Amino acid sequence: TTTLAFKFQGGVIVAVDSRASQGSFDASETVRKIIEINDQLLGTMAGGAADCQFWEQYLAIECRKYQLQNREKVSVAAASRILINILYSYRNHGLSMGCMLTGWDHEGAQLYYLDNDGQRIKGNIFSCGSGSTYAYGVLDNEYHYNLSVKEAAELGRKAIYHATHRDAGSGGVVRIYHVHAPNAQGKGWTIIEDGEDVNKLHYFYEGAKGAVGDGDF
Ligand SMILES: CC1=C(C(=O)N[C@H](C)C(=O)N[C@@H](Cc2c[nH]c3ccccc23)C(=O)N[C@@H](CC2CCCCC2)C(=O)[C@H](C)CO)Cc2ccccc21
Repeated sequence: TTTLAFKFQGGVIVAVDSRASQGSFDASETVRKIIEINDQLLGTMAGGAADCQFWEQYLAIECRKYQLQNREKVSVAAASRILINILYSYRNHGLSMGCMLTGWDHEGAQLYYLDNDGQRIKGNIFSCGSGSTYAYGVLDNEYHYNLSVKEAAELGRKAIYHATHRDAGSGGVVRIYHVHAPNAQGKGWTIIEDGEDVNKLHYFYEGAKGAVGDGDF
């Protein structure tokens, strides 16, 4: 798995791959690793599939209950506290989860990284999963805060592509979401790309290298 998210002048870009594996068996090339918690909140998934899916869907229910009880939208900080308290209570029990929670609340665009050790870090750039080292290589080289939405989405796509090219645990398609100020319908995120095949992307990026001959296959 390769998941990433970064803040920039236009909000937050979230980009992921879609491979699931069971040991050396490729279980799926089409899983969804971004969960739409509500109209303002997104979560990413890396690690144990069942752990991520169960606890992030559970978080969505807790956020809904929070909003009904408090008559106000849940902040990203509060939502990430609900989840980190669960992960911390199950520490040493074998959960395997690395996720990012991001959204737009009263403080603007927010981005947190959380994992099964009980880490909860606020930050501007995160990547998580077996391909994250490759994604960081691209992100750290080309990121700057003033990217346009188009440039930021392209950076997310490029980082996921290169990670899927080198990491055996990542592949399938690239999915890209853009977190922004809520629109007239109250939506705080937009799907920019919902399934671009990394095998097709390979020839796009390979061509850009301009090399002749047999290249990197
Ligand atoms: C394909 C699949 C599932 C699956 O493959 N389960 C296996 C056992 C699983 O959890 N795979 C993990 C890797 C893994 C296997 N055993 C583990 C024990 C501990 C920790 C990790 C693992 C995986 O693909 N993880 C993905 C992210 C997942 C993919 C499925 C959606 C939710 C996020 C990755 O992190 C990369 C592939 C790197 O492992 C579970 C599931 C539920 C609903 C729909 C599809 C699936």
